[in-house]
Amino acid sequence: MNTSALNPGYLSRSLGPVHINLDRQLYSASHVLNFEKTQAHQHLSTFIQRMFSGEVVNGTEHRPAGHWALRAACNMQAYHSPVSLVVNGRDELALTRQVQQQMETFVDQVRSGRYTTPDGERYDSVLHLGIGGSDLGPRLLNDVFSKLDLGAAPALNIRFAANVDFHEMKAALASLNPKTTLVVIASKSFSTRETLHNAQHIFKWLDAAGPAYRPKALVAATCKPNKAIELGVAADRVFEFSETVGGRYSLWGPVSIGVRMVHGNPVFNELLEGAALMDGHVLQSKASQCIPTLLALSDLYNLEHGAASLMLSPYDSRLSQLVPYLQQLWMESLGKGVNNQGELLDKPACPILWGDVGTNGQHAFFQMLHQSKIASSVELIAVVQPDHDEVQSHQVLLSHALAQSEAFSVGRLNSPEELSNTATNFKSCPGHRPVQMVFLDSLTPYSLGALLCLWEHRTAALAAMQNINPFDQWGVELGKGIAEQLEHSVPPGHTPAENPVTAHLINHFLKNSAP
Ligand SMILES: O=P(O)(O)OC[C@H]1O[C@H](O)[C@H](O)[C@@H](O)[C@@H]1O
Repeated sequence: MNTSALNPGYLSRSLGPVHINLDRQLYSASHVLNFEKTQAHQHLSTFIQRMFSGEVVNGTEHRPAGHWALRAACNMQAYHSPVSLVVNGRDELALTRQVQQQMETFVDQVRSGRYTTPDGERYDSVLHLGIGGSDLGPRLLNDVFSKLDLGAAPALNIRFAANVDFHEMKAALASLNPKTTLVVIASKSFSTRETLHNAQHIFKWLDAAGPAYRPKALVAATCKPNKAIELGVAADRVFEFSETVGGRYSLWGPVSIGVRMVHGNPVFNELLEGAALMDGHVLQSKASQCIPTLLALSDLYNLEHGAASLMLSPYDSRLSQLVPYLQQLWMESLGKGVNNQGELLDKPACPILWGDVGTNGQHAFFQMLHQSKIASSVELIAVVQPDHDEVQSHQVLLSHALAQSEAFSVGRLNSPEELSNTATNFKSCPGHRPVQMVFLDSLTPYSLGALLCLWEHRTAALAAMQNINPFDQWGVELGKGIAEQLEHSVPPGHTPAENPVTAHLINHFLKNSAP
């Protein structure tokens, strides 16, 4: 049992608006101190140095990981030490800074009404097309920013269409006017089937309003500028980012240009400042003081002691999209079967991340966490200062978060009389669930930036400690390849699918969808 129960706050750490408490983890305080002598620590500190020097840390794709440069471009001072990202002789940090300035200029033109529609009107909306890392980040940012008190109403509406399921597109288009909508096509590769298919649909939608609209409406965010230009996006509206930025680490840059248009450059740059604070902390801190490292150390300990699940519950409804966003970051990064040497892993490297906002989750799935045999760690996020004056509501909310933290840890021990009576065992809650709390002073673009960057470093740290690559996703490629072949098998007059079960399923679909 954690000895810090005798010394509350021993495993608390703070950085700017972020405060964590690990007193209710199941390891002893010496576990943290001894970590610096382990091989996992050696792997991690080498990884951090290599990543911020632009060395190859993504072995299977032979690349550095340069997502941090999207933050460094806004504030190099926060890093307190030299950082660099030169790839094939090109200074990607300088390129990032230059693209950021171009984006800011364009965003200001749109928001001020200087960049107009072919009819000389203001653009009033943005349609964002993109999926996975080119969707979840901007969607989360827009959702949170829209719920914050930022002092001004959003300048434009924004709608998102990720899925090739046309129901989503239909709903997005219902409130948009093709004459006054800017279309952002966000795709790192500019070859993702869903995004390109949706783009073709949108081209028809724009063209139906008249031939002048499409050329002015298109904006692209990508690592493949030539592909965007070939598709008809004007070169000065293609915002490029580095190949070294993984899709799920890309929300800091051009893929969020639509969010910049809606909420403005200053709000977005505050997010980057909060993230840069966390980057600087990771570069400068010893493991025992470093917030993302300590959280990853808990994750590793819990994983090694049988907790294959991590339930995350933010006690703030403005963070309702946090879990879907983090699921991609976490599970695409850590859901791996081999280490950096290609050797098969003998245990899972990734706890399943899931959850929902509190207190809602308490009335849905917390029961399983309290009493079932399924081992899970629990993380609760609470925001100290709300953006409303209903003090009592906030106190009730926070007391629920604190109560759950205590209940998961302490449980409910049956009295001796109850223990001797199986008829009352249903009340027993064993406790001893590893539970940790994360507090934000208040929810702002700055604190959100620090929180999301914390999660990126925590994810990469857990990967480094286990010697796996958090920047590739070869499993995803398998499904994409099969889907490409099956597109020829689904239409009538199809080439039959080779796999007998797939062929059977296609027949069912064809029989039942025939007019
Ligand atoms: O940005 P794109 O190249 O269109 O990729 C979109 C998504 O595609 C795949 O699903 C990858 O697994 C994701 O990591 C990526 O974010």
